[in-house]
Amino acid sequence: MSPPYSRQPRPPESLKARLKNAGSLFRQLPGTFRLFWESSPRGAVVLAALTLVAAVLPAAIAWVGKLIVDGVVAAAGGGGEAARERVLRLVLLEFGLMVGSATLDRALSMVRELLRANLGNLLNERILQKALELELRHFEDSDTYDKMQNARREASSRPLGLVMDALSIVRNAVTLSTYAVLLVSLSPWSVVVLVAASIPAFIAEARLAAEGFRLYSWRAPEGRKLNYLEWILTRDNHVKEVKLFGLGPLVLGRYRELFQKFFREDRALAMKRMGWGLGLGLVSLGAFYGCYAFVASRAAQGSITVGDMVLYLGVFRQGQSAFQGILSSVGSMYEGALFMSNLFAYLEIPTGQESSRVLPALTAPRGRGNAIELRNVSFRYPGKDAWALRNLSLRLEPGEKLALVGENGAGKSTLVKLLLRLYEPTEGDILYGGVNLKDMDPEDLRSRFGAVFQDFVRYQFSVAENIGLGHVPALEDRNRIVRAAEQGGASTVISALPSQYDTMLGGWFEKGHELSGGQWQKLGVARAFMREDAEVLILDEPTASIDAESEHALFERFQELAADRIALVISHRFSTVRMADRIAVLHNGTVEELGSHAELMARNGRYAHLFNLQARGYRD
Ligand SMILES: Nc1ncnc2c1ncn2[C@@H]1O[C@H](COP(=O)(O)OP(=O)(O)OP(=O)(O)O)[C@@H](O)[C@H]1O
Repeated sequence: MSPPYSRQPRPPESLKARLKNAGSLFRQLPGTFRLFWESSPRGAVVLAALTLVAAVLPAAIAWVGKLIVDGVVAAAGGGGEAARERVLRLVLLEFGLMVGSATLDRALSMVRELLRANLGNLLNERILQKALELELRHFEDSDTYDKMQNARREASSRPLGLVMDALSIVRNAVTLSTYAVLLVSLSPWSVVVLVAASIPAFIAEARLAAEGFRLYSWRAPEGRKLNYLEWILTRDNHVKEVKLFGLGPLVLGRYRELFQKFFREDRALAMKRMGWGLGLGLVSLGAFYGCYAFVASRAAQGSITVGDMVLYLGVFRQGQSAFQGILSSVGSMYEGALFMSNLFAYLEIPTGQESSRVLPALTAPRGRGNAIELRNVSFRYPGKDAWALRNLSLRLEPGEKLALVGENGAGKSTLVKLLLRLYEPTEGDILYGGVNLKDMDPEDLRSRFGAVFQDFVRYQFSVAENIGLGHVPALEDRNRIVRAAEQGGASTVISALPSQYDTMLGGWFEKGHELSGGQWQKLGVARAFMREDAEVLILDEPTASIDAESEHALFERFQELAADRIALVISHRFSTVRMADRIAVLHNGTVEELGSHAELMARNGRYAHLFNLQARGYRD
């Protein structure tokens, strides 16, 4: 599998492509709002209501401010006691409005925090739920894997950010409209000037935001590379190689180089932003002072009141900052929308290819009398040209112990994936008890298998759970767990642990006990034995780290435990392999030799050659 960051990002070429790109980003909004609503309908209503009230308050405060100034002028001009009282009442009213505004701002940020947690949690759950629906092929596909990791990384911050940006646009737009209403009554021209002076800023900001967004999206794969380099240097299981091979300076050097590249791009964009921002800021400032001169001269002529002039100044200034607020929200919405488009793409990955071809699904008889038959099976991994398996035919009789051998990459593990229906054959069929795997419910099929994989999982849980997870309904059944441990050859390891079955394993959490590779593997084997009613056992290199004595003991027991089940053992150790009833030698994805140890030795082909090679290695 190629690393996720290896794909080269492509800039959108034409203006049309760019517009399409931007359009598709803003299409994420309805879906985002739907999620937001689902995460907390009440919270959404409260947030919307608070935002709207907060949007109209500034205009109300500005208007009361104008009334105060006019009131003061009137009172000073001999308005008497009543005029003075009116001014005081107005000041009190403005004070009330300011208290309201401050309270609203606090309430808004509190609601925002609560909603962030709710929405983040809802999304994380959806992402995990989707991960459960995904099939192995998705996990082995770098594109999908990439989507999932990206979705996970920012699920708790991005979506609410997008909602808040959208709300802030609405809030500022409402504020601007209320300002416009106030200004129209004062001077319709000033509204026109306000809008006209902002248009160049709007266009420039939209362009720069789009550029920032493109930078961000092109560089996404490289950003992941940066994370990956960081990961190499900080992961516990990398430290040995990093130290031994002295990788530190190299990896850190690459990290620095990449960072410098990012920094140079960011700096160029920041300079551009500054240039445009300054230029357009001066245009706005010019427009503002032009209108200022106009309004001040009208006030001096007495055609408008001093209060009107104060209102005009306040509103114009704040109007510009509301406008700036809209612009910066538009910019950051690009990034939020990019994240959401990735998230939705991930949540919409089609699944269900695993389900049965026919309804209701067919099922094989329960019990251990079923044969497994592969008929002319060929398989190519999705998106790959090379065949991993080619025209493979094989029949495993009930109760048969078959060993699969072959060089690295011969197709052994692939064959196991097909048997478990983690993938479907590209050509040919696999039958279990006479039923085509494609017609079976995958859960029904998998419930019949017990397996230890080459890359079995070392759960950072207790010993009992590490074994019990092999059959979840019996997770609390200590007798069964102890039995499985004995069968897997793990009991001696466990009895030496400080709290035996209750010992926490692994070094990730407090008090975790670390085991050796072989000890872990014994627990992995024990886990496979938890499924007592399994009809087929698969051991994919079960003895790779187990010492020779334990391996011998395991296989002696295994013959007995597997008893009347089919057992498929993949191993590179011929001392293990020879105990099987039959041995299939895989070469280039197909069965090259098939027979018992004695038969294959007599044949003097690839098996005999490999066996002798290994045996000689032991004897010499
Ligand atoms: N997820 C995958 N995507 C694409 N190709 C794959 C994938 N997994 C395996 N392959 C390819 O399929 C072929 C068979 O691989 P497989 O893992 O079945 O070999 P194996 O016999 O189990 O090898 P080993 O002894 O090293 O475990 C190889 O050429 C390998 O490169």
